Amino acid sequence: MYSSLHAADSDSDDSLLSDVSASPTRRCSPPPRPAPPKHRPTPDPTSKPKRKPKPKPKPVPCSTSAPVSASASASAPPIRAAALSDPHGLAARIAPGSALTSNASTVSFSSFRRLVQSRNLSFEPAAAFTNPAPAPELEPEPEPEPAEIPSAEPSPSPAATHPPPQLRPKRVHPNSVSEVPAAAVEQPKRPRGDPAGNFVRLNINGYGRKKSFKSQARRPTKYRSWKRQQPGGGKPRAGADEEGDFVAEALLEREKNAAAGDDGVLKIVEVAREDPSEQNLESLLRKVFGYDSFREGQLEAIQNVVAGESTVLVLPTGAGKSLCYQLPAMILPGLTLVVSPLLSLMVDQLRKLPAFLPGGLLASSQTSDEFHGTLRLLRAGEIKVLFVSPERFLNEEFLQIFRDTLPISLVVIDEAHCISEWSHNFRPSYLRLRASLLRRKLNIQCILAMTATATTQTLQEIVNALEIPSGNLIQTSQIRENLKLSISMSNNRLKDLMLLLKSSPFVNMRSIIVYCKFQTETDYVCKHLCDNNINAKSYHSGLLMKKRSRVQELFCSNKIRVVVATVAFGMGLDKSDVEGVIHYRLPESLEEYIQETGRAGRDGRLSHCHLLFDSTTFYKIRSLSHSDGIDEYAMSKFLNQIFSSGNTMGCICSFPKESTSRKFDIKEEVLLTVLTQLEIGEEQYLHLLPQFSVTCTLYFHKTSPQLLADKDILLRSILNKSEMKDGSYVFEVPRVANDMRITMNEVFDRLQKLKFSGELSYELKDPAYCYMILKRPDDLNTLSANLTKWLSEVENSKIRKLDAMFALADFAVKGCKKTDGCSGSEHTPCIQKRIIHYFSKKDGTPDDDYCTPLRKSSTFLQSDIKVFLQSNSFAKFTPRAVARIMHGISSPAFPAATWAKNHFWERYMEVDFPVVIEAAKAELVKFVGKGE
Ligand SMILES: Nc1ncnc2c1ncn2[C@@H]1O[C@H](COP(=O)(O)OP(=O)(O)OP(=O)(O)O)[C@@H](O)[C@H]1O
Repeated sequence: MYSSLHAADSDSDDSLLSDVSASPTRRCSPPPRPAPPKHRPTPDPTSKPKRKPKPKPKPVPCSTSAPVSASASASAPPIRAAALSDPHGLAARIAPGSALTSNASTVSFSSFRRLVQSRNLSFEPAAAFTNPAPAPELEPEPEPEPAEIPSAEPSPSPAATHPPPQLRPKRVHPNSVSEVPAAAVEQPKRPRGDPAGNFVRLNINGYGRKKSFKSQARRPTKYRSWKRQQPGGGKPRAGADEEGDFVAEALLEREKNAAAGDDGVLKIVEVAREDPSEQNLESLLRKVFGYDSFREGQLEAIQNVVAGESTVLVLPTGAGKSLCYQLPAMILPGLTLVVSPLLSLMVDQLRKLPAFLPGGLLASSQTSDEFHGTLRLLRAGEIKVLFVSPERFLNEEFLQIFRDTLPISLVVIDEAHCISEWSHNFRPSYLRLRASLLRRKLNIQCILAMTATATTQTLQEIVNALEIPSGNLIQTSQIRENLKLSISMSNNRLKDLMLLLKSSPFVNMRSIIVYCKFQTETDYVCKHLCDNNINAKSYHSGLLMKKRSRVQELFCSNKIRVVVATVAFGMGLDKSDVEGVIHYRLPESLEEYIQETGRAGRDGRLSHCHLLFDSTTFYKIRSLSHSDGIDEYAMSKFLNQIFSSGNTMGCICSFPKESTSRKFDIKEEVLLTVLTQLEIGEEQYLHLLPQFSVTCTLYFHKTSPQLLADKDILLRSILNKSEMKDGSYVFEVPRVANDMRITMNEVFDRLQKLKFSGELSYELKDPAYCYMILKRPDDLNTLSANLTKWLSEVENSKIRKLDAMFALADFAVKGCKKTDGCSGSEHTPCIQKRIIHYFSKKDGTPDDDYCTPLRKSSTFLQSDIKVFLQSNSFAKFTPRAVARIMHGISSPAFPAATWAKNHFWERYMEVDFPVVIEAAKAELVKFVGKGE
């Protein structure tokens, strides 16, 4: 059965089949193993100086404008994020009633609140902690590959998703040796046919709300909102009990169960707060979460956090990091703010909050009503755990909420590796999350940074950025012992995938994820599987939200056997019984490999992960790793635009994302990275503002524009600054805001009011990056050289990560001597060894035995470039642009849509990118010299 697959594997013939079947089956627990030693590497805090909070220079009023305040926009219109990530700067708009917030957080927590209040702590009855509005279809936060939004359908019985603790089969943590002596106990079969699986659907319509109100009605009046006891505290929500559409009986049942345990929980929380000893915290764990004991690292992290000590927590995928903030959030008096990189992740975390812990979420693409609804809940103390994206920290309005009235006890940075530019998932907006900023803006004392995948270098940076004492690093092995890891070389991946799925052990699995690189590939592979009678669906960010959430839902309820997905599917996916993960393409880093294989076997049972390895995919991915690089020349021109003389200090400046990206041939995300670096680098040159669409077209419907302008000073300014186009007034919002010395939000608020009164309507276009210059660089050339160097180091780090992944796979299929327990295509021991080595290495340099497979020269390269330049003499190329085309990399100025048809597209993927750049440079010099 495996012959074809193994024919391609230079090492083996029937290996996978025999190896896998030789290993313990899923019916057996993973064998006990010695507990991985917890070690606390001591990052050297001196290696990078801590950044002190920089006093922000007061913006100097400019001729046409004043420093911009950050007032709230109360009535900005709902805008679809697809068109605009946060048009009104109200990026942090939560749907208190949206699909997001509603579901997961509709919980009964009144008693818990009572306890907190009885202790004079800050908490508030959960009166109607539900979301009033039906769920809108939400777009994700800005993210590379957004994942799913859960469906807006009624939730299944919570009993189905959360069995009472005593009925729950004992779980075996992959890294635990203290639990079941695995080999001795036969594992219970994974339950089939559970309609919900472990997928708890969100509460869209506020089921359970009535129950909450009943609870509140029962509550003695002395239990006041903690918020109401504070100056400026919010009012209790009125009429929220009318907001729900239906009450799901099953969820009422869940609430009843929760309510029944109220008093017990309250007492236990109280005791744990007084004395957070192991015993007391364990009681809380048993009572609220239904687990018998803490897993490795959890107790220590929780005790640290409860004691107010900032901590870095590195635990493997599925090890239970969320518990390390959930449990403290019950004990700590103030809010727990969780920063998460993906909307799907936030949604997932939100719905997993225990019944006693009310949660909320702030995401872009939510309407003003939703946003303010959540603010109301926050101010009323009805949210204890708030999930936000890092982009929120750009929003002054958001920061203001906490500054005066809402104490934050803990900030959790989930997927903290995103802070580091040396991480595989580096996100510019995470760069801003420095301890100095959090302290200065939010008065935060305690930070919990969590990740499953961080190299020593990445950890170092997290520790530095968040100023966490090096002694407060809690780290266990990043290896999951219950995963069998196999790799085979493949010359025909589709055929080999089919063979794999039709052979043991995959043939018997009912829950498998196949990871592809590209969306089209995902659809193609999925179709092929379906054509071959395999129940599969594809999942990628190109699909509509609704479709994606449906696929996840079906998968989680075991109605789909195989999901063929891009990287968009996975992070945060906590389906416990995924039995197999197949990589149809090489992961881009070992971190990605760990994250994706980490979706399997989260119930602790033996699971299988197979990688189909082929060098063509490697070349393609390696080429794509060069998409973000910038030449110093382009950087310099871009900086000139940012600091152009027309951009007055202290005024709102902006540039449209799309056209600027095309003009400099720099990707939008990279433009943002540069801006962020200008804000948080050694010198603070600018202050980044939320993104807006800056070009506004006005259509007047009733009164004449002039008459209206006579009565309205803002309209007068708008008319002064407008151009007439096709009978409509077109103006740049920042210009008007600067002229009026108000924020852009305030401009939109006013327009919105006029729109509601029927006077006008308006259209927005040109999504733009907005900023305010605080300081002009003394030497633009040096700054440009430094930024280019930094970006190139980031690019190189990415490439090293891919090379490390390639080296691992290449070693497994070609170099492994199979002396350490590897056999056939199963390479668990050697892969684990390499992973441990990789994560403990200091500088991320490749191993000594690694040698890049890319060619360093090519006979025809120079002449081909010459022909290419001659035949495309109409276009203006840079050496990088030529090299990108030769490598098949789409860029803003030379998109694949146009250039993929070119004869030379992808032709030199196997030649090292810098070599192609150098050749292009030499040819361009000759070409220009000839005056062609
Ligand atoms: N002490 C415990 N005992 C038993 N189960 C636990 C314990 N702590 C957490 N879990 C369960 O482990 C599962 C994984 O937890 P969680 O989602 O927090 O993992 P994670 O570390 O965040 O993983 P990832 O990095 O992959 O997102 C959850 O279903 C959770 O309920």
